[in-house]
Amino acid sequence: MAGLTEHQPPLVIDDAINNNDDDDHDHKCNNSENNCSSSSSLDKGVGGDKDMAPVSGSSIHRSASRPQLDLSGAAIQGNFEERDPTILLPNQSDDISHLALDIGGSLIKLVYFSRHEDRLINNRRLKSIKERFGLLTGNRRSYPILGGRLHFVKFETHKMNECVDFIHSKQLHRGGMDSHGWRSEVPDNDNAVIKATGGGAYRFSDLFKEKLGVSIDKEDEMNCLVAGANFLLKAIRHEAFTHMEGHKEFVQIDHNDLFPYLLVNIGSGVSMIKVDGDGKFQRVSGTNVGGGTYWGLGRLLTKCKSFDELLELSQRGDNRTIDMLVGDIYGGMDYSKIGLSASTIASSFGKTISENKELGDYRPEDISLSLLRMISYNIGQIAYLNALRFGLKRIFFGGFFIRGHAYTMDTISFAVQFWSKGDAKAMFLRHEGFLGALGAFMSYEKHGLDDLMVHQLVERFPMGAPYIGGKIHGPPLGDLNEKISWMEKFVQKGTEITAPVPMAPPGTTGLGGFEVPSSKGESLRSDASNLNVGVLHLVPTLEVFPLLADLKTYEPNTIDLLDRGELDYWFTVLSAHLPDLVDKAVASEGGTEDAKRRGDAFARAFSAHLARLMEEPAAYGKLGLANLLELREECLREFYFVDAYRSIKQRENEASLAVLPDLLLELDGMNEERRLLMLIEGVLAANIFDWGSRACVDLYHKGTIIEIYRMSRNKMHRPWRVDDFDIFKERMLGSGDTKPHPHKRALLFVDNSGADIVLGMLPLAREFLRRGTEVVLVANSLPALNDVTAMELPEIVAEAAKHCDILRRAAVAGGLLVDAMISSQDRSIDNSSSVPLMVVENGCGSPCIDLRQVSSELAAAAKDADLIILEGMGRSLHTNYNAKFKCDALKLAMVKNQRLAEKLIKGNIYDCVCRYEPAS
Ligand SMILES: CC(C)(COP(=O)(O)O)[C@@H](O)C(=O)NCCC(=O)O
Ligand SMILES: [Mn+2]
Repeated sequence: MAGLTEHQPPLVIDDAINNNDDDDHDHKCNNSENNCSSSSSLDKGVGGDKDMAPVSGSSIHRSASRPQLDLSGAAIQGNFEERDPTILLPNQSDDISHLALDIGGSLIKLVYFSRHEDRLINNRRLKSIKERFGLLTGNRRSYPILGGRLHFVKFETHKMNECVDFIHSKQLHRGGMDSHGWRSEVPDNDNAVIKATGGGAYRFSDLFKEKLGVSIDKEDEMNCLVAGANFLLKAIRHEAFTHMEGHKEFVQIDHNDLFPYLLVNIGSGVSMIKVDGDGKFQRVSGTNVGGGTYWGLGRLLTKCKSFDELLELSQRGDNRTIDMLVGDIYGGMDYSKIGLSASTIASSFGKTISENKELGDYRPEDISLSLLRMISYNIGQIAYLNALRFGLKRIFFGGFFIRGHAYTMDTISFAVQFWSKGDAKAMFLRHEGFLGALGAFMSYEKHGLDDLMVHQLVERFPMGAPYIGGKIHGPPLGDLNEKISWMEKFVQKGTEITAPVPMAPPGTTGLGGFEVPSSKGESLRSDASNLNVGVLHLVPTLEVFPLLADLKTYEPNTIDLLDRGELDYWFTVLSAHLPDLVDKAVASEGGTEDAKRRGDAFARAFSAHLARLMEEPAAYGKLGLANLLELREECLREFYFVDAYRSIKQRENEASLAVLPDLLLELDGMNEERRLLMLIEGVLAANIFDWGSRACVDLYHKGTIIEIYRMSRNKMHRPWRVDDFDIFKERMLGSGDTKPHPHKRALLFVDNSGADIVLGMLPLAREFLRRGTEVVLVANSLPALNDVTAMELPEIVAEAAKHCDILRRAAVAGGLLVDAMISSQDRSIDNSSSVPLMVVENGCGSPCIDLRQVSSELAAAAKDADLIILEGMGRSLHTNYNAKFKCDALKLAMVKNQRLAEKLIKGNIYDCVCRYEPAS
């Protein structure tokens, strides 16, 4: 780990934040992540009228409700008269953390929070949009609401020193609370306290005091488990999953219908807890036959040196040599009268009594498996009986015994299924190892997480995720250089991360209940099914898109990558695209040696993600194609590739703007009906400019942008493969003499730069404006492939407006021209509530869009919208193709992938989709 430097550079609190502030790093900075911040924001807790109060002084006590800012030495920079002046906080680190621990016998689990602002493009234009949509009423705060990240880290308990070093290197102990619940401000504050649970909280209390100068505040383990489980089940969408015959299925828990449930914590012993609400629970039962029993007996019987080794052994075991089966008693027959098949275990270890054998005559593998099944079935059975006792349908299992082990989960699931006759369900938790630590975190009097909603959390998987997995690991890598060297080291060692060779699909890892294994799961590494946990990004500005018809049934992904065939295919597509993407990314950063090194590391990191997901498709939670495409963009950003297609986008914008006047002239010469058709056709044709599609990129070698655009237009023959144009036309123009009322507000979710936006979507927007419909152009917050971003759009609109009065008037009224051309100080924009043309960011940086998590501006703009248009493959096919809306919806895309065309629309590559669905 790179160490901390003493001096923190000043932080600028301003709204002129670039649109890639996610990591808050300047890639030129090669120190630790704590000292290369580029921006920060004021905290909610010091907002309002007090914003500017403490501009001097060094020790200010503040509420502990949120991570706080060090305002010492704060000074206004620049013009005092300005409405939102820049404030410098010279002593503030942006990475203020809270830490909680669960110190168990074998593992130490850490949960810590680091403050990061969200990725809003918080510039003046967007603020004015917020004002218009009533988002800032009565609140003159000029900074984003608090955002942050929740990190999950594990260490082996016997490597406590590594853990302490980690805490020290990240200064996590400085972000804790003192005994009064205040955040400690002085580095070596004697009153500093860290919340911890688990036996080690007692054992290591002195060590923490001695090495870090902090006291351990011990929290009750059971309280912590329940608090952790409740938080996870409420705040994370696909936290719980079932596991049957090696197959994981994520379960969406209805947050309003979570309680009561049974929490079964399998540690050395087993506790069964009936949970009725937050802080409301009762230990209703337990058993002394638990993880300790398995490990203890296993160690005696097999001479294994560790729990993991014992589990690993079971993987290769065959319990028939040890267990007495029904068939052994009934001469190979079923005992069908009472529903027991010949392969059912009649008596665990029963066979060992009847044979003249010694311990050494049995294979340790068989012993381990037999023991594992005996204990797992027993726990599953007792859990079921307790669920039955209290009428509980859901049983969540957690604790160190499970460790994401496929056999264990399968046996428990089978037992619950067997005894309940399918009535009750065993579920497991992705973060099960962190329940206690999370609960300890929640026990800070004010931890700031309690009111978070599921849509405000985004889980991201940074570079190390595929390797660290659910396994124990050391300090996460902080700075870019460290990350790159780490990647390089792996390659030097010849570690198998460059070649993402998929392992055989898991298949059956369990044994069909009490029966003999049909497959022993040798293809599955013992920890392969152990799920990874990412970093939880807390983004309080995210909202659910309010026009979704039914949030409960909404599923953004059209393609489910838990389907093996789909995963294999998209894995190949994305792998094949990598070299070209790296070339573009490196070129976008000037092709320097540094850029090449980063490009190389990015390729390795992304390949490793792909390899991990091939090995275990559920490793990062529920996996759809949109998640993979977003992961790729995030991975690029992790290696500081801010905008890989920057110059391509610019070139295509310029070429398209040059032909725009001719297109507008041509359109203006047409009657309404013909013009509308031309406009829709134009959008579909121009959607061919997609640098994410292999086929399209090959096409671009065959002509200039304009030639390809013309060729695409000429091929636009109706009927399109999905063609609802006539219904849409009727809604727009009416039939006969009846003239329908125009839409009040249309949200246009735009896609690519160049022809797509300039010759496709802008002319369509102009048509709506002409008809008196307000237009909101919804664009990406962050770059993704060649998608146009909300930051780039005003300039493009301004250029287009030079050739068009309708666009110019609307853009002036919407403040867009001001943004693009005039200093923001001088502008005078119309403050009427109706604004004809607006640009809002969508809150994401991916070619797809998950409408459960959009920017607050978009959510606000949607409130008065009665039409949405989703354009492009990513937003209207890969995601949202099946989405239903409360308002009229038009989905427009050219399908630029043969397989997708066949699967989705039974058509061919370059077929088009014009799907219109009136409000449902
Ligand atoms: C990444 C994309 C969804 C972008 O498409 P768009 O939304 O720009 O129409 C699309 O290019 C895609 O699915 N590409 C991978 C498929 C392929 O290369 O064939
Ligand atoms: Mn796109």
